[in-house]
Amino acid sequence: MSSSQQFRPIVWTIAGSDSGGGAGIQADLLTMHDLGVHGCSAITANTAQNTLGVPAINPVADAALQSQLEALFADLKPAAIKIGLLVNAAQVRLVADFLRAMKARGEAIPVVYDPVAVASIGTPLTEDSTGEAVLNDLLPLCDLLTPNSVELEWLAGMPVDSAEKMLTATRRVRGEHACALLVTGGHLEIEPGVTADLLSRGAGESLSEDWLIGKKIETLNNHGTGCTFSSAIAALLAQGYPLTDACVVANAYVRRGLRLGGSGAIGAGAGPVGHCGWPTELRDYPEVLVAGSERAQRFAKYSEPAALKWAAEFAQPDSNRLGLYPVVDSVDWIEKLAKEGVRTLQLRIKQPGSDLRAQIAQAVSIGRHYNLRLFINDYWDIAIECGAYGVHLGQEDLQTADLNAIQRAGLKLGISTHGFFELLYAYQYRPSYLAIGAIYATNTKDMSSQLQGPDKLARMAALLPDYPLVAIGGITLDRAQEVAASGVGSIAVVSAITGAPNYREAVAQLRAVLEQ
Ligand SMILES: Cc1ncc(COP(=O)(O)OP(=O)(O)O)c(N)n1
Ligand SMILES: Cc1ncsc1CCOP(=O)(O)O
Ligand SMILES: [Mg+2]
Repeated sequence: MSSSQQFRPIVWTIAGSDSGGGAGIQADLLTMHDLGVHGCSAITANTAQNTLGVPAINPVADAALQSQLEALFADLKPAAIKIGLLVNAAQVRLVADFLRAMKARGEAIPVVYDPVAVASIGTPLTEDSTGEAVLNDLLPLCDLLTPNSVELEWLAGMPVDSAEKMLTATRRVRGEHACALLVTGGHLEIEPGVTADLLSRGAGESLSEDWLIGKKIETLNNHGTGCTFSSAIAALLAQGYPLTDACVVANAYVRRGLRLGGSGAIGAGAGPVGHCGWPTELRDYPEVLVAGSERAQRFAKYSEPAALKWAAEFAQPDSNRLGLYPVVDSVDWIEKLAKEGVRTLQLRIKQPGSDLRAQIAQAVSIGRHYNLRLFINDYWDIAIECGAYGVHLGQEDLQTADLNAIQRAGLKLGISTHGFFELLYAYQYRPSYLAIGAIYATNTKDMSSQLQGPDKLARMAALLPDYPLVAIGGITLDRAQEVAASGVGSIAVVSAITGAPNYREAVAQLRAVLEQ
C-alpha cells in the first residue's frame, strides 16, 4: 500500500460545486488530499461557474442535501467538518439541525464554517435572509468562522474598512459565543503591500485577538483561496492540530499556493489558487503581530506598557548548535555536569527558598569559571543583577518580563514554544534560541495538552534550519536519535540525566548521539 493510501482521517465538506474547478467542493477536496486527510462531500448547490463569473447557482433540494449527510454519517464519520456555501436560510437550518443531532449523540467534531456570501467576482451567492439564520442557528454550533472582510460586513451589518472596524465587527459577530473568528484580510490593505488576517478566540479575560501578517502576493490565480483556507484548517484540526496552529499552517498553505500557483494559464479570468503541498518554507508563514512593536499601532493592537518592555534581535550564542542541554534544579548539578564537559545548562528552580538569589549568583559564578552557556529559568531580574549568561522564559513570561532590560544588560534569551503559532510569535523577538516542546509525554511537568511529537518537531525545525533550536520534553536516550534527526541542534533533558542510574554515562551517551 502506498503512503497516500494509508489511513487518513475523514473530513467532510458541505459546500457548493464549482463547475470551473477552482473553488467550492473541488478546491476543498484538492486541499484535503494535499494535507493528508480523506475528503467526503455533501453538495449544497451545483453552481455553473468559470473563471469569469457565476451564471447560475442551482441549489440542491433539501432532501438531496439531507440524504448526502445521512449517507456519510452512516459510514464515514468525520474527524472535522468544513462548511462552505449554504444558499438559503433553509439550508443553514438543515445543516444546523444535523450538527445539533450529531452533538447530542456526543460527537465532538470540530466545525469550520466559511460563510461564502459573495463570489470573488462580486456575484451574491446566498439569499439575503441567510445571514440571520447563520448568526442564530449555525454560529453557535461552529468552532471557527472564516469570513473575508466583505462577508464580515454582511454578518456584522457594518462597514469594515479599517483595523478598528474589523475588530469591532468581529466582536459583534462573536457576541457571547465560544466560536472563534478568523477574518481573512485579502480584500483590505490595512498596511500597503501586506495582507492581515485577524484571529479572535477565547472570551473575557482570555480573549485573544491576533493579527497574522504577510506580504501581498500578486497573482491572477487567486480563485478559491477562502475555500482552500477553511478546508486546510479543517484538515489540520482533524489531525489534532490546535486551532491556532491550524490557522497559521493553513495561512501558509494558501500563501504557498498563491506563490507557486503559476500564471494565468487556466481560463480567461482568475485562475485557481495552487495546491502545492505542505508549506515547508518560513517565507509563506505569517508574522504574528506583537503588541509592543511599532507596527502594532497600525493594527489597533499597540500597548504602551508592552512597547516599553519590547525588544528584539537578542545576542546570538557562539554556535547555532547548543548540544546537550541539561535542565537542573541545583548549583551542585551545574558543577557536576560542567566537569563532564557539558557546555549548555539551565538552572530551573521551582521551589525557591530564601537563598534563591545566592544560588543564582553561585551558579553564575560557576558558569563563568567553566565558560558555560548557563541560562536562568524564570528569574530574569535576578539573572540580570547577577550578570548571568542568559535567561529562559516561557510564553506567559513574555507578557510581563522586561525584555528590553534583558537585552540592555547583554543577556541571551531563550523562549519556550508549543506549536507553530507560538514558534512564529516567539520568533518575532529573534531570541538567542527557540525551544520546542514537549516532544513526548513527561513526568517532569504536565504538558499533556501540548505534546508535539517528532513529526511536528521536524516540520517546525525545517522552517528555521539555521536558527538555534532546542527540543525538550520526555527525551530519553532511546528517543534522542529521532529528535536529533529533526535537525534541532540541541536536546534539553531533565530526568534523562538527573534521574539516570549513572549520570556520567547518560551524559556521554546523549552527547554521542548529538555529535554523530
Ligand atoms: C530549554 C527549555 N525549554 C522549555 C522550558 C520550559 O520553560 P517554561 O515554559 O518557562 O516552563 P518552566 O520551565 O518554567 O516550567 C525550559 N525550562 N527550558
Ligand atoms: C521543563 C519542561 N518544559 C517542557 S517539557 C519540560 C520537562 C522536561 O523534562 P524531562 O526531560 O524529564 O521530560
Ligand atoms: Mg519558566
